[in-house]
Amino acid sequence: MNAAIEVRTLSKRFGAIVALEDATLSVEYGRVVGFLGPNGAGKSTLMRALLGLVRADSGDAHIAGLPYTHLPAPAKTVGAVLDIASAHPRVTARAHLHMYAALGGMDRSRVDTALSLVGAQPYADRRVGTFSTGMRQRLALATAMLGDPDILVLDEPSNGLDPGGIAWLRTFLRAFADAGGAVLLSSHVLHEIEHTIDDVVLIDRGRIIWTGALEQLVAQDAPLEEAFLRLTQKGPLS
Ligand SMILES: Nc1ncnc2c1ncn2[C@@H]1O[C@H](COP(=O)(O)OP(=O)(O)OP(=O)(O)O)[C@@H](O)[C@H]1O
Repeated sequence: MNAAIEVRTLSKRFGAIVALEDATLSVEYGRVVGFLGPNGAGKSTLMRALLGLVRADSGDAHIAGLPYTHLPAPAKTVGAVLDIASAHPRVTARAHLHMYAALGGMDRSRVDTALSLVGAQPYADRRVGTFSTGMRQRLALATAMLGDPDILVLDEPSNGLDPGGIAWLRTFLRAFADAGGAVLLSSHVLHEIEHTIDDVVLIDRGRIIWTGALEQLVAQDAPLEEAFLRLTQKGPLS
């Protein structure tokens, strides 16, 4: 079977800025992969390229074996959280989800399922403009889950979550992966995701500098933060 996510030698420049240089990574089903790197390392650019929102200069980015734009049912294959500010402030969470379900050709019953999956029922009928950052994160995740996808691509999903929210996200992602799902999640806040991820892909200045199981990295360099700082300050490894 194909990997859930397969990125090969992906490169992208914005003018003189090299955002990605020959980036290669894969995410297998059943794994939660932490995509880690300092600010500006290229994490969002890679995720956006994976989801067909940025056109790479060269290389391939496949989800379930195909480029995103070729997927026959993208919302049923991959759920993404890239930007939590995308919901209109005057609509309720439920109305927002109904709109997305209609756009994606999904059954309306998925709205209640998605709300309960992320624990957002208590504020489902409030306007999104009144939401805290953590509530917005949960709504964004509910939107990603509407199509019941097997793959999640999450850019900084723990941003704005309180400790209870982070613990909840960890349990949610673990259950998702244990049921056979694949997760690529980015972060630069290491202690928030250290107990969530199985594998690590470390990116710095557009280049992937380390990939492997989390325990390999922390066994060599406990704790994760020390390994991250040492590897990213050293620059690309040969
Ligand atoms: N649309 C754009 N136009 C010009 N430069 C861009 C654009 N998008 C990203 N960049 C640049 O590409 C590089 C990688 O940015 P990217 O947002 O992918 O990093 P990141 O790892 O997600 O950072 P952060 O952790 O701060 O979110 C940065 O130097 C950024 O300024």
